[in-house]
Amino acid sequence: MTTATGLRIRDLTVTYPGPRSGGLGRRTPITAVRDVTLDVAPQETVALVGESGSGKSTIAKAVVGLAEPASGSIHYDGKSLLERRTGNRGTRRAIAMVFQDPRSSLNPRLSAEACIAEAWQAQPDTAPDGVRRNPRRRRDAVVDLLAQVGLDPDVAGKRPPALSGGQCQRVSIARALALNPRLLICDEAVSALDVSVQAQVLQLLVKVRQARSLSMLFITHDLGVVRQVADRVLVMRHGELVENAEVQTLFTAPRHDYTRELLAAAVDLDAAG
Ligand SMILES: Nc1ncnc2c1ncn2[C@@H]1O[C@H](COP(=O)(O)OP(=O)(O)OP(=O)(O)O)[C@@H](O)[C@H]1O
Repeated sequence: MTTATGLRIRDLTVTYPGPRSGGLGRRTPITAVRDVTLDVAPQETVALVGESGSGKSTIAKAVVGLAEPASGSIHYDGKSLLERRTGNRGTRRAIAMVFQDPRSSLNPRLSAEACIAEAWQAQPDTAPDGVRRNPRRRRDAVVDLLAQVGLDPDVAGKRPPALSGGQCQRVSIARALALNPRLLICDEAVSALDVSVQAQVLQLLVKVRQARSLSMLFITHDLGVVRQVADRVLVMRHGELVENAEVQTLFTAPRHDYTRELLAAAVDLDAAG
């Protein structure tokens, strides 16, 4: 039996090859993430914050298999996501990701319906009955997902270039939901959108999280967003986790100097806006 423990990352270190010194010289590896340990419990929303280059996206990429850890472990509900040969595909399916820029994560030549249905081709056992053979069922399943993200049925036939940024991001969210995930990783999922659209997409994410009892790892540099969505906040700096706090505590009694700097910078931005 599987125990629902959610995401558990232990001592994760990820390095990239880095640039060659002097053209053809040796590469100096970049340690993007160093000894990071974190949990996302079932139905919990955890925000991962920190300045650009602090390693937030690299953690997300390691979880979904887009970056290879140098050391450490990543488990979901007790099963390792790193041991490829031990049949972890079922576990990987529990996790879906929404990226920052929907225009580059959706194929501009495919209709929204085909973009969403791609998810079922990539992971056939997540597909509802019949959708891979029966176009009518496929359309119905897509329209149902579009409704869940607040889009009209006619969006199914449109290609991403004919949709607004907010609509594209909703299609990306529908594609993630098509996989029926337990954990949704949102990597700056609203930061490329206009401010008014950001709020709507954020509300949508909160709604689907509640409706589907999802847990979320919410990567953002925007502390205003953190306050609205997160239960707990992890602060990263130079590849390391420097603070792990309940959201209220982080805003009222930050412990690390760097967290205080981030909060002060956010207040300044608010004052400037
Ligand atoms: N594919 C890559 N090859 C080499 N270095 C990389 C690669 N991806 C990221 N890095 C480096 O790893 C470090 C962490 O990057 P990462 O994208 O994880 O940070 P981040 O906190 O998500 O930043 P941002 O908010 O700008 O996306 C940075 O120094 C970055 O330049």
